Amino acid sequence: MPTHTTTTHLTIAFIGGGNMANALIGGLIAQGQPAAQIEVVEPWDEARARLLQSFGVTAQAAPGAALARADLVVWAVKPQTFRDAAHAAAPHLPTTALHLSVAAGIPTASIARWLGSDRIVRAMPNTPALVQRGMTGLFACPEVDSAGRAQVEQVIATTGQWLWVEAEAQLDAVTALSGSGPAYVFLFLEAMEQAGIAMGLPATQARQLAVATFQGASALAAQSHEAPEVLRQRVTSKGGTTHAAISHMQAQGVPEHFIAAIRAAEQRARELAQEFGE
Ligand SMILES: NC(=O)C1=CN([C@@H]2O[C@H](COP(=O)(O)OP(=O)(O)OC[C@H]3O[C@@H](n4cnc5c(N)ncnc54)[C@H](O)[C@@H]3O)[C@@H](O)[C@H]2O)C=CC1
Ligand SMILES: O=C(O)[C@@H]1CCC=N1
Repeated sequence: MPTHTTTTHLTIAFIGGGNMANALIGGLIAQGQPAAQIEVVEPWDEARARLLQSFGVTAQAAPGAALARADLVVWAVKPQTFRDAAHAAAPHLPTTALHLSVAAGIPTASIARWLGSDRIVRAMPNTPALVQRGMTGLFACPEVDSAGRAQVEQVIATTGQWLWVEAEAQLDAVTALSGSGPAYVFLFLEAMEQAGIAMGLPATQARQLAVATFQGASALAAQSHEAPEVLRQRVTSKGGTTHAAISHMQAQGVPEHFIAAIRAAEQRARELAQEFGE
């Protein structure tokens, strides 16, 4: 098996060339990965055209001989298409390849069965990876050595932060928190923008105020040694405006509903494994 010290020496094959693949490929190209050392299998014409236009990467409509040179294979298909995509691509892939799956829910045991390899890392990224501000949870099978983990880290590092979880089941929690999480933030942004408009602000200003508030509060939480609860209390003057809003949310059970919603995402991740992992 060849040894590699930098990402630029790897040939990386993507099975699926949609949103997540674009985020990773964009990060890799920006870090100097040659487009010629990226292989993509993507059946959708428009998606292949986007890859060529955005990154100069030529994608194939179906798996073929070009996959034989892959050192690392990134599985970026929907959970429901993973098994078919795996069966179609597996005969073309070298047995030495390291596999990195970003598919929500699909367990390593299923992937290993479909591919005949245990060299598998599962990743749960999120869409801020598109702007190099992603957060990714990673889990490695015991068969992946430290060099394999380092290869994965080099790829994921192009999209932002990452952490390793010890148990595969914890990836369902990562999926529910940070994988789906950007959608929760966007929902709050939508509501804040609507409220701003209802209070008489122009839409552009309402959006700017909402987005900048999330950016600022997140930066403050990231840099502070205080818990979010303490930071919240500092904003909340007794008898003031924040107290009026937070009391309303608490009386309506917003925190409990929010936690229950995140648990629903975790549950759905488990169901995906049962529905599409067989
Ligand atoms: N979008 C998100 O926020 C996140 C998505 N994920 C996971 O990433 C995976 C991909 O999601 P997206 O990129 O959002 O989906 P997407 O729909 O944008 O991309 C999937 C691509 O796979 C292609 N495809 C379908 N069948 C194929 C086959 N047999 N072989 C090769 N390619 C095939 C489709 O044409 C499509 O372009 C999913 O498993 C999802 O669970 C993980 C974290 C976050
Ligand atoms: O909604 C989904 O299933 C995927 C996984 C995390 C974000 N999007």
